[in-house]
Amino acid sequence: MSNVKIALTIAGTDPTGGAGIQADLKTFQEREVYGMSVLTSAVAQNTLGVLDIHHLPLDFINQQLESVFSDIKPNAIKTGMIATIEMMELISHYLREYPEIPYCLDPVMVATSGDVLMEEISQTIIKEQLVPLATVATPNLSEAEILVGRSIRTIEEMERAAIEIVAELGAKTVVVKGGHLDGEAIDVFYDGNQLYHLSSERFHTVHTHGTGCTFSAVITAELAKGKSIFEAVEQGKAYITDAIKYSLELGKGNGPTNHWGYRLQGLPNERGEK
Ligand SMILES: Nc1ncnc2c1ncn2[C@@H]1O[C@H](COP(=O)(O)OP(=O)(O)OP(=O)(O)O)[C@@H](O)[C@H]1O
Ligand SMILES: Cc1ncc(CO)c(N)n1
Repeated sequence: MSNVKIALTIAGTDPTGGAGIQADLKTFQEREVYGMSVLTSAVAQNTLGVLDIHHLPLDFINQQLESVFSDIKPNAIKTGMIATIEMMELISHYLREYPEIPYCLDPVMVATSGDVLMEEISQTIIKEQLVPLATVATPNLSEAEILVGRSIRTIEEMERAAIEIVAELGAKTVVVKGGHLDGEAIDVFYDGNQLYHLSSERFHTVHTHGTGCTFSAVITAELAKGKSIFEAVEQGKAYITDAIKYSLELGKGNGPTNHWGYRLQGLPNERGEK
């Protein structure tokens, strides 16, 4: 038996490679875990926005999940774009069957471009079906707002939302990401006991497509290696900071991050920042 650690992503696609399954697999590779993927929706999108979406038939998603679980059991699972209630029910069935596998829930609802990636009715179902199964949930500000049902504008409101997502909605831990606030990029982590701030300088760049996918993929990879949730989240923050700092300046809109950015530490980036 191989000793290699394995991560599974269940998500949608980005043909331009910055977000979704493509970002997850690149990140798994960089974190030196073996990456597997189950596709939920094929999305025609780029750095400017979403052109079209095709949901895969439910029984085909099931066949993909069967293919994976009947052969190679992952050490950690992440979910990204899950557009419909039926998909959520199917996937939660597998997650409940393997409660020992750490699960990172990235509750993807809207793309960086503002395009909607989840049916509105699914937003309530994700709360009931998936949040209670999450080892760590990673909502951004607007996803956290939908989960708790009120607006979040300050760090204190992020903290209150984090506590509620754990204490009332049933996630084991949560990171409420502050990528869309002003000032320092501060994420709030709540482990059920204590609140922590994960902070970094904010880079003034439009190239933030897929930051959330990449961040949660790192967390999943680290959980697959047996790291603690706190270590996994800290690593996620360090990795995404370098991925944004060394972003590749690709595309006509919000370009992708640099999945090997952490290897460039100490070098000036394309904007001449050290
Ligand atoms: N301009 C920035 N400079 C530094 N860190 C940032 C910046 N934008 C986002 N981040 C960090 O990136 C991570 C992802 O946060 P963000 O809120 O952007 O997620 P998201 O909205 O789910 O991403 P996306 O939908 O683009 O995939 C967080 O750790 C956040 O603090
Ligand atoms: C498939 C997919 N998942 C997640 C996001 C959010 O960045 C995106 N743009 N596309």
